[in-house]
Amino acid sequence: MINEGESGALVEEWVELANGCVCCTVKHSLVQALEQLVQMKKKLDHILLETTGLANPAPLASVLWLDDQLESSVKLDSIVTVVDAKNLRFQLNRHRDSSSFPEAFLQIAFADVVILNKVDLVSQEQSEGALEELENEIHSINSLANIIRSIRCEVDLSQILNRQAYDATHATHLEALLEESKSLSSGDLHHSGVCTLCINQTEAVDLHKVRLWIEEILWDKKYSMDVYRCKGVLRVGNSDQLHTLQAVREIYEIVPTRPWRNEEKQMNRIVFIGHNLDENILIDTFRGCI
Ligand SMILES: Nc1nc2c(ncn2[C@@H]2O[C@H](COP(=O)(O)OP(=O)(O)OP(=O)(O)O)[C@@H](O)[C@H]2O)c(=O)[nH]1
Repeated sequence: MINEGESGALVEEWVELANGCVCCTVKHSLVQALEQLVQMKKKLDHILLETTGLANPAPLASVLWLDDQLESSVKLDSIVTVVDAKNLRFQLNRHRDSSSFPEAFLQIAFADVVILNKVDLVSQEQSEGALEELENEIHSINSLANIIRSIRCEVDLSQILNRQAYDATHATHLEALLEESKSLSSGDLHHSGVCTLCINQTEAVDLHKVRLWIEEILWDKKYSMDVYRCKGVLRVGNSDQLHTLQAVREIYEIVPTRPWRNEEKQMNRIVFIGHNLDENILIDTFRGCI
């Protein structure tokens, strides 16, 4: 958030909140506009913001993912990306070998839900296998995204509304990380460098050290990794609470969510989606948090 200072200079107002989140003390004008909209029309259930097809979702996500302490009447529920099943491969291949990172990769990387649209055009020409390959392609960039196939974007609204993808207290989507059977890493590194990585660690960690570790990665860019999204569960020493970790670009939060259940195997499991991610560095440096 940019404000005019005493001399007319532009001053950024950021504060670090107790939960580790770097947050703006003043709400972005977009948030204020949305809040006014909610006030004017009291019966709004959801607001769908459609960006241009060429938008990078990162700045919007950062602006709309608000700290609870700002007590806003709006909150970011999820990011939905529509991809054209007929053109996806062509678009991704076009940019794969270039040093530029097209919005197509970013929009998939930031998505909580990917609607794979125009599947009728693919299956008319090719086999079912082609759609599965496209889904694998999407998951190689973002293993956490839920993919829905569609024709003319006709989808069950419950699959895109009320996902609560940014709500730490609604930890179901984060708890799914604990399902060991679920493969979350893309394995082979994408040529574009945009991919998903998952690190696991069974020993309990020191919360203070985890904060320093994540801040070095997200804020100081110490290891030159570009993290777009990060989601995880943490096993924190001297605590019976499962902690959740979420990050969007530089903003992150770690919160105690609920007590560990008896049948659960307590562990740390963190998924990173980004560019230039180095699995060995992440694993090695995370060990320093024990
Ligand atoms: N066969 C088929 N055609 C579709 C489908 N979805 C959209 N179309 C058609 O594709 C054409 C282009 O629509 P879109 O690709 O949705 O374009 P758009 O998203 O509205 O365009 P922008 O918002 O400007 O990016 C239109 O004629 C649609 O009727 C689909 O699932 N199957």
